[in-house]
Amino acid sequence: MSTIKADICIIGAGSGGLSVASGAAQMGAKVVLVEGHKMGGDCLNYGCVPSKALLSSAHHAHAMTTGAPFGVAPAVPQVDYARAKDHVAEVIAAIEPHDSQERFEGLGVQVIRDWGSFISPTELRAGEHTITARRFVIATGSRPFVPPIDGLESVDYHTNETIFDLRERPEHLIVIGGGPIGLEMAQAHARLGCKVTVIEAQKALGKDDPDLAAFVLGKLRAEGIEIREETAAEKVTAEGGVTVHTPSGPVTGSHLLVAVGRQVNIDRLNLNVAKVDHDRAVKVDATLRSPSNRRVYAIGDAAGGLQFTHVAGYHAGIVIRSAMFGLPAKARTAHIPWVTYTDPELAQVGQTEAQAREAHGAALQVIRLSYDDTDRGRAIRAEGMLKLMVVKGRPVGASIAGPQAGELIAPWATAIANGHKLTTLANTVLPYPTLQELNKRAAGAYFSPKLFESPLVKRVVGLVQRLLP
Ligand SMILES: Cc1cc2nc3c(=O)[nH]c(=O)nc-3n(C[C@H](O)[C@H](O)[C@H](O)COP(=O)(O)OP(=O)(O)OC[C@H]3O[C@@H](n4cnc5c(N)ncnc54)[C@H](O)[C@@H]3O)c2cc1C
Ligand SMILES: NC(=O)c1ccc[n+]([C@@H]2O[C@H](COP(=O)([O-])OP(=O)(O)OC[C@H]3O[C@@H](n4cnc5c(N)ncnc54)[C@H](O)[C@@H]3O)[C@@H](O)[C@H]2O)c1
Repeated sequence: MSTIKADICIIGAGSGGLSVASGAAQMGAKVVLVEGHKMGGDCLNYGCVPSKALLSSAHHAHAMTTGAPFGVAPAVPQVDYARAKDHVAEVIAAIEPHDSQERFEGLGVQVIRDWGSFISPTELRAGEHTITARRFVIATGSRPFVPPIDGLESVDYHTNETIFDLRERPEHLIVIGGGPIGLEMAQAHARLGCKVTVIEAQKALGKDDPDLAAFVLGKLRAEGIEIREETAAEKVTAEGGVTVHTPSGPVTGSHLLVAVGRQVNIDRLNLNVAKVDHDRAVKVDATLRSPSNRRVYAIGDAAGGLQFTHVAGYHAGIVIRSAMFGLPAKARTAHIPWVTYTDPELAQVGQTEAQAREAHGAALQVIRLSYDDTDRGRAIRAEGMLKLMVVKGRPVGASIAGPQAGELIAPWATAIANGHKLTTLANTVLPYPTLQELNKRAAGAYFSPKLFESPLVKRVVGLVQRLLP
């Protein structure tokens, strides 16, 4: 049994924990990082990285079928599902060294590969070690929530923790849950040659703008994915492979993926002994500290808010400022973007139209544009749309559905995070022809009526023209 004294002890080596560890160690703090499973956490091993890698295989397969309008004869893709999974594994392996124990030890971090559990408000036990630290950071992430659906435990089902290891291509994949995990995996599998049925209890992509979500769902359905909404999975049986019973009738398939949300990893932590208040997640204030034990922070999925890798990274920055420099730093959510990487992609930052209407009433102006309002959009036959929510010359929200929506949302994320006015974008010169012109056009569309439909402007121009030599 060894006792370790540290400035900061981080529990969980995923997106959030690794960012705190590397920042704090490089600033000279004594850092202990405790990880019970794989370095890199969910994002690298079971989440963002494998899902985007599999989607890229699916993209290649799909592109072979869509060339006709461009004068390229469609071909039937010969998909090797196991090879696509090799691609996923290769991408993970390529990123792994960046998140590895060796790299973090090289940065001066003491890495302990065991599960951490508090034994007092100031001490954590991990294997043979007892760690006392000035500050603890709970960065333990989340795991798939498995709902209590009758019969589910009696069949083989997949979650995001097992689906990327599956080598045989499912003939018919049933997905329970029409959120980002369910729909990204549904489209990846459909494009790799599987029949896919999605069962969603409420509205699929229900956290996004309903108009844009409907557009994306329409595209997924047009590719042959059956998406049943407002019909919950009530019972699962092994009939004919796997059968999911819903109020809209049973669906029988060969494989089942459960993607109905996440459960925060706090059960092993012994939070009561640490006097850290919690419900389904660790309770934190805006500074990400536990009000009941000020020594303890929680970040990323464990903090119970938005569950994204970039949020975990953002939280890490707040903790570094607070724990390393003693500076006041508060986490906000209003400027956090997110993207669902289906094709078309669906991106959001700030308020949706409905949220902005409720918050700003008549002061809200909504600008709607279509991708084919840009020459590049026309050239690539892009279909998609942007909604920009503006109040008194400042963007308060942007929603984009279409190709590269995840890239196109970036200027709005910058503007909303920094309180920029629309003039910032309107004054920017963008290369022609790019899809980014969609954003600039949206800014232009806000100013056009003020410039081109204003009697005052017309009178001033008339006067100046008479006076000019
Ligand atoms: C399929 C899927 C796709 C996703 N795609 C995206 C995406 O495209 N973009 C995006 O932004 N987000 C995406 N996410 C969400 C993203 O993966 C998470 O929000 C992110 O990983 C959270 O980071 P974290 O640091 O909070 O936790 P994690 O990365 O999950 O890390 C937590 C770590 O803590 C360890 N741990 C847990 N308990 C203990 C303990 N008691 N002791 C020691 N170690 C412990 C775990 O083993 C794990 O390694 C996706 C998620 C999934 C499931
Ligand atoms: N691109 C990305 O950034 C990305 C991708 C994947 C996951 N994530 C993160 O992971 C989180 C979890 O994703 P998720 O898709 O599992 O969760 P989610 O909560 O976003 O969606 C789950 C869906 O399952 C439905 N559902 C629940 N019980 C059901 C039942 N019995 N039958 C049918 N449907 C049911 C819910 O109504 C909901 O729409 C996301 O919220 C996001 O934060 C992000």
